[in-house]
Amino acid sequence: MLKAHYSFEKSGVFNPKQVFYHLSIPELFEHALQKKEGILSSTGAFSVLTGAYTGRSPEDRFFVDDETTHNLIDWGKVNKPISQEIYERLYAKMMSYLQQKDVYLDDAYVGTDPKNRLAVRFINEYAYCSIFVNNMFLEPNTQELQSFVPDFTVFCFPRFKAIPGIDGVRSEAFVIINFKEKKIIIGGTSYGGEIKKAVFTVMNFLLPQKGVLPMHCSANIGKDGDVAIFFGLSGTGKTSLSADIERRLIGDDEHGWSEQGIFNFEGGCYAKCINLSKEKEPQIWDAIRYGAIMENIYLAPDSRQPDYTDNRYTENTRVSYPIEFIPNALIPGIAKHPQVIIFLTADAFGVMPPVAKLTTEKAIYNFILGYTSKLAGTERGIVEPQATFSVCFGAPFMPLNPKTYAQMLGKKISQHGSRVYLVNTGWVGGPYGIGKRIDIDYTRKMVKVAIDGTIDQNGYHEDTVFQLLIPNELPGIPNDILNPGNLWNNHSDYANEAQKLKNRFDEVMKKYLPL
Ligand SMILES: Nc1ncnc2c1ncn2[C@@H]1O[C@H](COP(=O)(O)OP(=O)(O)O)[C@@H](O)[C@H]1O
Ligand SMILES: C=C(OP(=O)(O)O)C(=O)O
Ligand SMILES: [Mn+2]
Repeated sequence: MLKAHYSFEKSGVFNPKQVFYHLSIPELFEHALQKKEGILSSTGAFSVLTGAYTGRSPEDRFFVDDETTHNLIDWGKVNKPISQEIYERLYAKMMSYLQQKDVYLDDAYVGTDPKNRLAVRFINEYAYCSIFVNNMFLEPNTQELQSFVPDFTVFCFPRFKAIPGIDGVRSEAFVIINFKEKKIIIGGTSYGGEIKKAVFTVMNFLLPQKGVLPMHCSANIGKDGDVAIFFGLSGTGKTSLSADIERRLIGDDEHGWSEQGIFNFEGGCYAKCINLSKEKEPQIWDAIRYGAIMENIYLAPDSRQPDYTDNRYTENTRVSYPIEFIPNALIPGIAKHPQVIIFLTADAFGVMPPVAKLTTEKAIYNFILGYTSKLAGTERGIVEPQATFSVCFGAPFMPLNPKTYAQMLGKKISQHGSRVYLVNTGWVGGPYGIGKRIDIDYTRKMVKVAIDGTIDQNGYHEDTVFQLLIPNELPGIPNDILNPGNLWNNHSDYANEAQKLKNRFDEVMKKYLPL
C-alpha cells in the first residue's frame, strides 16, 4: 500500500486501527463488500442504502463563527453559525470515536484548473464513501501525490451520531464547515451529497475572494467549441440536460468562471435515478456499471436488478460515477467563456413559459430571485414540490452575500456577450397534481435551439405577467406548449396563479432592489 506524503497524524487521526491510503477501486470494492456496507447490483454498480438520511439535511449544516467568517458570511436561516466551542467539543469526540477503527484516506483535487483548485484530504469511515470520493473528485498524479499538502480536510463518520441535548447541535446529523481550521466534519448521515456539496461550499466561499465566480451549474461544449452552462437548483435538470449525445460534457454540477474561461470542480457526476429510462437518458443509464455507487435504489431480491420506478426509500435515488463513464466527456473539464447561459427552473405552478430569452438585466434579476420548486426528496421533509427562492440557483451552497455572485455574473455576461435563456423544466397545463411535467424531449429541443441560436429566428413576444420574451414559434414544438396559459382548462385560473406568483417575486426582490 502507498504511504501518504502528508502524514495522517498531522491531519488529526490518532491511534487508528488501520489507515487505508489511496486504495484502488477494486480494493475498496472488496472492503465494502466484506464489511457489508452494501451489495452488488446486476449492473455491476455497488448499491448502498443510506438509512434515515437520503437527502441533504440543510438545517444541520453550520459554519463556525469566528474571525475568518464573521464579517463575510451572509448569516441567516440558510447559513447558520455555530460556536468554536461546540465545534471543538464535537471534533474531539469524533477523533476519539475513530480510535482503533479502520479509516480510508484519499487525497484529491477539487477544481480542474491548477491555479484555482483546492487540495482536499478525505478521511472516511466507509470504504464505499472512499469510492464516492474517488468518483466525484480529481485524482492527483503520482508526482502530485508525493508532494500533496491538503488545503482542507474532510472527516466523514456517518456512524458517529451527535447527541442533540448534549452536543449543541440540532440532531444526530451534522455538517460543520470550519474555515479557520480548514476542516469539515460530517456525522450521523451517509448521504453522499453532503460530502460533495460541503466541499463545493468551501470553493464558493474562497473563489470570489480570488476574483473567480463559482457557479452551481453543469456545462457542455459543442463541435465548434461553443460552451453552454446550465444553472439550476437540485432536480431542475443540470445533470440530465448536460448529458447530451451531440455535445461533450464538461462537468455535472459546479464550475468556476475565471478570466480564462470555465473549469469544472468535479471529476464525476451524481445523477438522480428516479424513473430513469435508457431511452430518454442513455448516457446516465450506461454509466451505471462497475465503479459506480448506487444510493437508495431498490433492487429485486434475487436478480439484484434495479427498479428505477421504485421510490420506497426515497424519490432522491442517486448514482455517482466518474466523468470518464460519459462517452466523449471533455477531460480535464476546462473550456473557454460560455456563449450560452441557461437558467433552469422547475415551476410547479405551471405558469412560467418553458423557454424565454433574458436581457442582461432580467438575467441578474432571475439569478438573484432563483425561483424554482424544491423537488421531493433532495432535502429532508420535502415530499412534494414546493416553491422556493434560492439565490444564485444554489443558496444552500453560497455562503457570501448573493449580490457578490450576481455582480460578478453580470460583468462576465456583458464582457463576453453570453446569451441567457430561462428554461422551465416544470409543469405545464396546470399546477403539480393537475398538469404534468414537460416532456424532457421538448426541453431538449428548446435547449438545442437556444444553444445554436436558431431560437431567435422567428422573433419573440412578451408575456404580460412576467415580461419574459417567449419565442413566437419553434419547429417541432406545439405553440400551446410555448405559451403556458394555453393548456390550462380555465384561462382565468391560469391568470390568477401567474399573477400570484409574480407578486411573490416582487415581494422577494424588494430586499435586493436596486440591483
Ligand atoms: N423536462 C425535463 N427536463 C429535465 N429533467 C426532467 C424533465 N422531466 C423530467 N425530468 C427529470 O428530472 C430530473 C432532473 O434531475 P437532474 O438532472 O439530476 O437535476 P440536477 O442535476 O439539476 O439536480 C431527472 O430525474 C429527469 O429525468
Ligand atoms: C446532490 C445534490 O445536488 P444536485 O441535485 O444539484 O445534483 C443535492 O442537492 O444534494
Ligand atoms: Mn445534478
